[in-house]
Amino acid sequence: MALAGVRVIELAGLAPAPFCGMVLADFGAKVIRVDRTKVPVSLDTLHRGKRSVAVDLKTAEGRALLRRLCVQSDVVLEPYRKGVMEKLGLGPQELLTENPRLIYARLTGYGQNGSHATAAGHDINYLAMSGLLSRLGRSGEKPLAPLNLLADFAGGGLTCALGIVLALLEREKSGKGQVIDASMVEGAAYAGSFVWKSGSIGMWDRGRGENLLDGGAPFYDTYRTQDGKFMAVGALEPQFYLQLLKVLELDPRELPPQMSFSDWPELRRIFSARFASKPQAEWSRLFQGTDACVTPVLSLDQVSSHPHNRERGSFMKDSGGGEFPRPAPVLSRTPARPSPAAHLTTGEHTVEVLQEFGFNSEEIEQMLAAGVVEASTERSKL
Ligand SMILES: C[C@H](CCC[C@H](C)C(=O)SCCNC(=O)CCNC(=O)[C@H](O)C(C)(C)COP(=O)(O)OP(=O)(O)OC[C@H]1O[C@@H](n2cnc3c(N)ncnc32)[C@H](O)[C@@H]1OP(=O)(O)O)[C@H]1CC[C@H]2[C@@H]3[C@H](O)C[C@@H]4C[C@H](O)CC[C@]4(C)[C@H]3C[C@H](O)[C@]12C
Repeated sequence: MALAGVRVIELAGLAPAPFCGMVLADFGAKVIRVDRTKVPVSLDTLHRGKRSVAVDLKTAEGRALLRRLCVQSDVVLEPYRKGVMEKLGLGPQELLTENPRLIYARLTGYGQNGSHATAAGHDINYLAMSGLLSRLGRSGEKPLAPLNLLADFAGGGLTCALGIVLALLEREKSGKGQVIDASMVEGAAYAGSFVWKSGSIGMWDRGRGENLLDGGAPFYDTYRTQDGKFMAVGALEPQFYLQLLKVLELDPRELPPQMSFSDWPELRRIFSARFASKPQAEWSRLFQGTDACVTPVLSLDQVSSHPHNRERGSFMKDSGGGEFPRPAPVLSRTPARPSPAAHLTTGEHTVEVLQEFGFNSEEIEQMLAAGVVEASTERSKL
């Protein structure tokens, strides 16, 4: 796999950093998640392909242990607010001195400087600070965050993974590591560059929810079907729009022009009435094979059985039968091979990993006895 041989030390975080670590693991990196001790159950649902060691970083021995892991690794990924690692004596200054090849990824909400740098926050806060949240939501309603996808994952974990891969590639030439300052505010805004760049062609001149791509246009929206499900319509171009009208059995000569903003509410009423006349499966059959840009809004338990997704194998199952999206993109020669493991217990690999990183049995025993590290019983045998 593309990242085979890359060693990553992931300090346990909430969602963005775990997702970043999972992406790296899916594509072959060896990711070790450093969990807190005395926390028997981790809420990290994005643990696929990782191993867990439980270390108390509030002890000098625990911090020394982490330094020893980082000296022998390529990447350290930390999910804490600004200054936490420096307080532990584990900041870039220390770790890059001990390992100049280390890629030190810092995934935060606001970045390593600025008035908010030390403030707590979550996806919705970062999305709000990026400006994008102001453009999300129906006309006349308050801004609505699209789950915690845009800041936590698109602008956070995935953007940080890109930064790590870029730094790994650059290190091939320079032989040097560097610090990655991954701010979710900036990552989300960057992912939304189109909003800034397309403003110049009037894409966002109208209020929230009243533009072409934000729910304003009746030919770019969702519609309830007779059985209470929904269809997604994306018939933007005139030639696709005509195919939409054809399947809906509407005569364009009897309708207002597609781009007549003032007639969009009327067009929406007409489309709504049509879509409400048949069940989703019937509309899916009617639109299949056309270029009307109309698709069923699939639920999470429908996606893997949809013929297209099934043919591609877009969704997989882990050893516990849990379904998950296949890692993307698919590399032709070195595709991701996600681990099938369904569970990861805190400290499950503590002994195994410490042995791998050169700790002898006496050192491990002493740290276990002192509570510097913890090993879950399932897997830890000296
Ligand atoms: C699943 C939910 C999360 C969904 C995603 C959510 C929407 C997000 O947006 S996550 C993104 C959060 N932001 C960031 O990641 C940006 C960077 N990080 C931060 O800004 C901060 O870390 C923080 C704000 C996220 C948290 O701040 P906090 O003060 O807690 O921590 P830090 O300042 O970073 O300092 C860390 C301290 O920890 C010490 N540390 C670290 N490692 C170790 C170690 N190995 N040993 C010892 N000590 C260690 C470190 O030294 C620092 O110490 P100091 O402070 O002394 O310096 C979930 C979101 C909320 C969850 C629910 C909630 O928690 C309540 C319940 C709790 C219960 O236990 C389980 C059920 C809950 C309902 C729980 C359920 C889910 O988990 C959530 C809903």
